[in-house]
Amino acid sequence: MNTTEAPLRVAVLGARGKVGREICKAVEAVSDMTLVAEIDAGDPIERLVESGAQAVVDFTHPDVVMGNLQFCIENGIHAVVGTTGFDDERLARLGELLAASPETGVLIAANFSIGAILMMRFAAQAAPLFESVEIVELHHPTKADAPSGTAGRTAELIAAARREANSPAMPDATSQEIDGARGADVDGVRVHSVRVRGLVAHQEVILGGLGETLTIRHDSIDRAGFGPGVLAGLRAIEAHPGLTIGLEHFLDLP
Ligand SMILES: NC(=O)C1=CN([C@@H]2O[C@H](COP(=O)(O)OP(=O)(O)OC[C@H]3O[C@@H](n4cnc5c(N)ncnc54)[C@H](OP(=O)(O)O)[C@@H]3O)[C@@H](O)[C@H]2O)C=CC1
Ligand SMILES: O=C(O)C1=N[C@H](C(=O)O)C[C@H](O)C1
Repeated sequence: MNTTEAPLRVAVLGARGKVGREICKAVEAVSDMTLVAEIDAGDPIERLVESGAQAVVDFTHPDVVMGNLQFCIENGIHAVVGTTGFDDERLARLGELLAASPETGVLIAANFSIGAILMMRFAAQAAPLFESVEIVELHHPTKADAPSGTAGRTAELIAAARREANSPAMPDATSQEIDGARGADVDGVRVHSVRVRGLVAHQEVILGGLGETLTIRHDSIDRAGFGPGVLAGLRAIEAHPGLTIGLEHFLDLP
């Protein structure tokens, strides 16, 4: 933690949203940061510049996040981004924008919870050791995207680990299927999305081999759980210009 320099000036985009509210509280609770702007839908984004924000946290919506980031990068404001919906095309566009503002840092993390980061890591470690791997993600029904960003990232990590290990194709004799019954195919990994009132954010990675299964499960039971990871991202972002994908790159994990 920085104890000698002035507090980092932080703005939150999506400040009145379910996660944004928690992030505002987390920033206000620490002494090495000052919350200088709380911006939500309908508020002018120019307030970021007027408030002197050095770093922005974005928990908004996949439809608006690219415009927000373009504004931040063009104004040299670092960004720590939890909003989902990033595909290769969007990441390439961010790379182009950052090339014109080389001192600016952008962190995109599908999940800021430490347990979810470990769940992804353990799943990737285990995936080459089992014949079958499928993902079930379960969320509240107000979620915009399916599958979740976390499930998409987990599938990519599993697929990469299995390619690296030359794992054979997973067994699946399905020859007759109602559309969607086997979930979405993300990089060769089946992902099933559940949307049920009362849930927050949950994911199971189910691995299976001869005579056994292993289930790795993570549960977010309160959105306050995303706060510590976002603070860690904010503390690291100034020292990491360019694009970083995944909070794990800023953490000291074993
Ligand atoms: N990476 C992570 O760890 C996590 C990521 N997420 C992701 O974060 C995003 C937000 O999730 P959640 O908080 O649940 O969603 P909410 O809908 O509760 O919050 C989003 C907020 O952003 C506002 N908003 C919309 N457009 C803009 C804009 N242009 N500028 C500023 N604010 C805007 C919305 O206003 P209005 O409702 O009026 O449109 C709303 O208040 C999603 O993509 C979700 O998947 C969620 C949890 C953890
Ligand atoms: O929308 C949510 O709620 C969440 N979104 C992120 C995702 O899509 O993975 C992170 C977490 O699952 C909560």
